Formats: sequence, C-alpha cells, structure tokens
Amino acid sequence: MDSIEAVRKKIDQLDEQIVQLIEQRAELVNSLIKLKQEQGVAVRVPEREREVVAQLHQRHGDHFTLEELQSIYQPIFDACVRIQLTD
Ligand SMILES: C=C(O[C@@H]1C=C(C(=O)O)C=C[C@H]1O)C(=O)O
Repeated sequence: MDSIEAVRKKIDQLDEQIVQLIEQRAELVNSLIKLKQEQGVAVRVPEREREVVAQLHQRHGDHFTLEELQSIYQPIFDACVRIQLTD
C-alpha cells in the first residue's frame, strides 16, 4: 500500500494536469470570441452551459450529482467568459 505522501504526490500530479486542461479549455473558449462577434452570438450562453453540465452528469452521474457538477463547472464557465471579455 502507498504511503500518504506517495498518494498525495499522485493527487498533486493530477491537480497539475487538471489545471493545465482547464487552461487549454479557456484557450479554446477564447478562440470562439472572433466567430461569435462575426456571427452576432452572445458571449455568455446559459443554455449551452446547462447542456455541458447535463451531458457530464449523464456520463458521470455515478460519481457526481448534478448539483456537484454545476458547482465545479460554474466557476470554470465564469473564468472562461471573463477571459473572453478581457483578452
Ligand atoms: C464556449 C462558449 O462560450 C461561453 C462559455 C462556455 C463554456 O465555458 O463552456 C459555454 C457557453 C458560453 O457561456 C460557447 O458559447 O460555447
């Protein structure tokens, strides 16, 4: 069995990957801004955000409730929209 320190090291590595993925996600969201401006699409699209969370819940509902996934994703949506508006 791994020691607490060894497991924490694996958790730290996963956290690093999670943040890198969130950064990549934010870059993709940011790349939409030009298309949105050209097509007159709103920066914030709440129904799309609901759809993202609902799809994740369909696939991962065994581990996370809908409310938990919403709580995890709301700050990510907020940060992505802020970056779209400020970059
Ligand atoms: C990425 C988009 O822009 C915004 C950010 C979203 C996201 O971070 O997933 C979803 C909807 C919009 O509020 C989009 O419209 O698809």
